[in-house]
Amino acid sequence: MDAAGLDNNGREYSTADEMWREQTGDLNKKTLWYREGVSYWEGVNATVDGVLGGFSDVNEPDISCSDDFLKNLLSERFPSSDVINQPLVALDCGSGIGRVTKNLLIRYFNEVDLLEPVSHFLEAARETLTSGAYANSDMHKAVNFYCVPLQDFTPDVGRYDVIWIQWCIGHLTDDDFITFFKRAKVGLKPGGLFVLKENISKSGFVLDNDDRSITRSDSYFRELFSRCGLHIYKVKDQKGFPDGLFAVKIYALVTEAPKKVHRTRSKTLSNRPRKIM
Ligand SMILES: C[S@@+](CC[C@H](N)C(=O)[O-])C[C@H]1O[C@@H](n2cnc3c(N)ncnc32)[C@H](O)[C@@H]1O
Repeated sequence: MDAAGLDNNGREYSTADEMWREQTGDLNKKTLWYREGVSYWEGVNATVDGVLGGFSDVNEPDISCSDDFLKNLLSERFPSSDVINQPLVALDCGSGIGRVTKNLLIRYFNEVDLLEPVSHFLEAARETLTSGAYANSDMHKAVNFYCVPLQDFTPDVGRYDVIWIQWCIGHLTDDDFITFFKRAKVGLKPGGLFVLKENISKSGFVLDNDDRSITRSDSYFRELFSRCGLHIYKVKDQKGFPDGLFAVKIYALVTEAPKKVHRTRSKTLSNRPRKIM
């Protein structure tokens, strides 16, 4: 990837490839990159404020924007789903304490699996989602809790309608990003899709040396999607966040290329005089 970028100390990199070579260029460095990423989160409290980096105020606008996006997506892609004949199943990747599952996914999906490499986050999620009201619902439940990082995960074949990935893909190198999505495609049901919700840098990338992650630009993401063989079905900008934070986008990604619309000009129109452009 030839986009230029910066780290959080203002150091410049002329290309992302140069940065990746420096940070993860051999097996030891790559192991350290992932180990330090997880260690960073192991030192964070298992609270909404913790997983949102001290910005718990964004929880409400985040969920509300995702809710609108998901509602439209489900009605377009799975209009005839019902719990008996076509139950909906989601995977929440880098789920943290299960904030997105609890506030959003569990209301729409009959089963939700969670994947999170930091065990005290995953245990907090398990505690919340298997007790109280959640424990009594057969229609909407959290089922599997996987304590694994994305780069090591392969889903069961054809299990998911939606694989939701929010605020964690920045921990993956470009190569692991691509191999993750290629592997994870087998986990989608026919018509299933990925939803990726992420911070977006204005250009290139911003490397965070503290939590070992990068924030990519929209064009960086689009280049990676194309390398993964994924197509953007829908995209939406997050609104209502405080100033000073990165912009955030939600992408719905599908494996099939969008159908080409062949427009045939209607006779009435084609017979009218037209302006020559
Ligand atoms: C900013 S928190 C977001 C948590 C959750 N998605 C949310 O929106 O509430 C980032 C999460 O990514 C997880 N994470 C870090 N490295 C990861 C990796 N390699 N694979 C999957 N998740 C990872 C962290 O443990 C943490 O739970």
